[in-house]
Amino acid sequence: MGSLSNKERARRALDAMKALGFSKKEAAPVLKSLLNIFDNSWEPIEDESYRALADAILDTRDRSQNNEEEGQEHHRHSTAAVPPLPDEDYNSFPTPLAMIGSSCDLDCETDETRIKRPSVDLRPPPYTMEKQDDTIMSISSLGASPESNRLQIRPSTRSRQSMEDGMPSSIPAHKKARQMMDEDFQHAVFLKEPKPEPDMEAIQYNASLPSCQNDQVGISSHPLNISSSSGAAHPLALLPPDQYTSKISGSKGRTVECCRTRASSSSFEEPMNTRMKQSQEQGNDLGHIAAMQKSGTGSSVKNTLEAPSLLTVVASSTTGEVKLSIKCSIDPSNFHMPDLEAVFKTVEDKYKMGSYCTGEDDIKADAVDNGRNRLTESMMHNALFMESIACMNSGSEKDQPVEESLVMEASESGLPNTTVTQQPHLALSLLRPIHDVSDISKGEEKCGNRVVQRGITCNLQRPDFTDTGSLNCCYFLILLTQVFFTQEGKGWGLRTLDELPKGAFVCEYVGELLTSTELHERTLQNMHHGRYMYPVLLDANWGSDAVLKDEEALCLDATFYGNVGRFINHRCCDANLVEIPVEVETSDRHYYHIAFFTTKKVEAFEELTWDYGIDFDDDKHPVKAFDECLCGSRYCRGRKHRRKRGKAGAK
Ligand SMILES: C[S@@+](CC[C@H](N)C(=O)[O-])C[C@H]1O[C@@H](n2cnc3c(N)ncnc32)[C@H](O)[C@@H]1O
Repeated sequence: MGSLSNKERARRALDAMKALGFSKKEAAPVLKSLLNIFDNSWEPIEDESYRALADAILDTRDRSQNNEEEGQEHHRHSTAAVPPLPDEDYNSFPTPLAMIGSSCDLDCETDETRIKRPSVDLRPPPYTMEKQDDTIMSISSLGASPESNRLQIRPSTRSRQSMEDGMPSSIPAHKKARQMMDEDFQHAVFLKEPKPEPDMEAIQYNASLPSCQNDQVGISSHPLNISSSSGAAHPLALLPPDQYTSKISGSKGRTVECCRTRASSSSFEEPMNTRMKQSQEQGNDLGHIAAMQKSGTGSSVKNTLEAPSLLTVVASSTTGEVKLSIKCSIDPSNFHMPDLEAVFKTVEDKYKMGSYCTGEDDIKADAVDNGRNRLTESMMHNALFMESIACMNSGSEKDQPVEESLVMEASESGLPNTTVTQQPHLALSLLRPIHDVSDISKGEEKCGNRVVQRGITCNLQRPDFTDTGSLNCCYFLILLTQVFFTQEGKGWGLRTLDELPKGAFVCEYVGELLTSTELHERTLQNMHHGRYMYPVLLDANWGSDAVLKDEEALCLDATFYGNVGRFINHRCCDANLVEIPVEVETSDRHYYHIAFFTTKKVEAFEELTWDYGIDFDDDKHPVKAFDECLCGSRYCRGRKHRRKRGKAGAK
């Protein structure tokens, strides 16, 4: 952004404000005022997607409204120091600039413009799966920190540009800027996310104390056990593929597909470090795995190898990631990957994490109690996301391209078997039977009779080859999230236990893949049973030139099958998560996964939120996921009094 002209920067700032519902007429004088305050420095204004500017506009608006209410004379668009700019007068921004050819086509809107979900700026741009090096394909990113070891998504050039524009990195002047703004706008209150401490109402994923579980989780009192006012389904989000679709495919025909979430249950009552340290002291963690392999359990590879020496290094980071580095000093040409099930079993046995969850029980619900009890049980099991990384080389040279791949096989029962296949590339994928034409997931996932979209939790990392040609395969245990009961009346919510960097992959929205027709039928049934629904429309009926038929348009419904994604509450405009559509199994643009990434650094215990995209003012579709928004955002579109005021003002 540094190289852009002031005019261009002004245009972008006003565009961003427009997307938030602020007219140019309203935003321009405030922008100019801020520039004065910041000595013509743009960074504090551009920081956090123009947060300071949006705050200042709201402050100005509030002051105007207060003045109005007090019957005082006021000038609607004025800030104390700066008169409104004439339309299109970008040249009045400081420092003369070279004119850029493009014209600004901002509409002049009225003051009554309500804050609406940004139609463009806060939506994710298309992402492209890029090959980062010879051995690793990375799944995308909102600028994931390199050290995070989480999915790395690299936006395309255009996307990157737009992300950078929207989310510039913070600068030292920031604090000063805020202070100055505080002085200038006397009652400016800059939003700070609530940072609740862990509480007893939280569903402890690491609920290792069985006796506490039932007491702790008052599932039966879940507000959503009671039918919502309408009882009807309202989609949480609509994701048009044209705006969002990202392509995850590598060069040279490589494929990167999803690796199922491994959810482990219960106990982590001891601090991870202690436990891991103990395990180190106890010695070889993989003896069990090796034994399993010798007996042929799990792996479909013949010529199963005896591992002559294994070294396991366990380390945990302050962010809760635990890395098990398994060094196998063996002849690499003979080595095959350990069976993942066996690894999980070993970790489970070692660390007493209880039984596995299969893909089917990410979260299951039954029809009797709206799934709450089983949900609780299942959530306990979802405490720990185990993300697997498996890489293998067949040669002895460092950084030699990976020539074998780990393939996880999803059987009909949902239980994975791990196989090692001979493929000239790295791939993490799910093997599937050839699908039939009526299978809307194109043969991707099956769970009983239903199609369930499973989570991406591939966590790819450069394989660590040692000089001796031995192999490191790494399994990451990542403690991420906690379901807790919100104080604001939103029901259950999801929060992170650890600080998360900007751009971190959090989880996917997992649910059953339904057509719009099926969703409609289900909605009617659920209305009858007073059951709350959790549908997300992928591309239902819009977003493409050709209007999809209801029997083609797809939705994800997490009512009966889902993961923690279903507990993520809505926040207007400045949510800390963004949903990124990700093509995983297929390039079919109607069928993609939705992955959540952080849009900014998220503090430990901060609630994770995303903007469902609800238009609270859309009276044509009166059925909404909820009527009054309790998100607490300054930019809230759904607070009742704000909407009433907006409507009154418009009359
Ligand atoms: C996907 S669910 C989120 C989890 C939900 N809180 C629960 O307890 O299961 C969506 C529902 O959460 C509640 N909710 C989410 N965000 C909200 C908000 N900002 N204000 C009020 N209610 C909200 C509404 O009841 C909504 O229908």
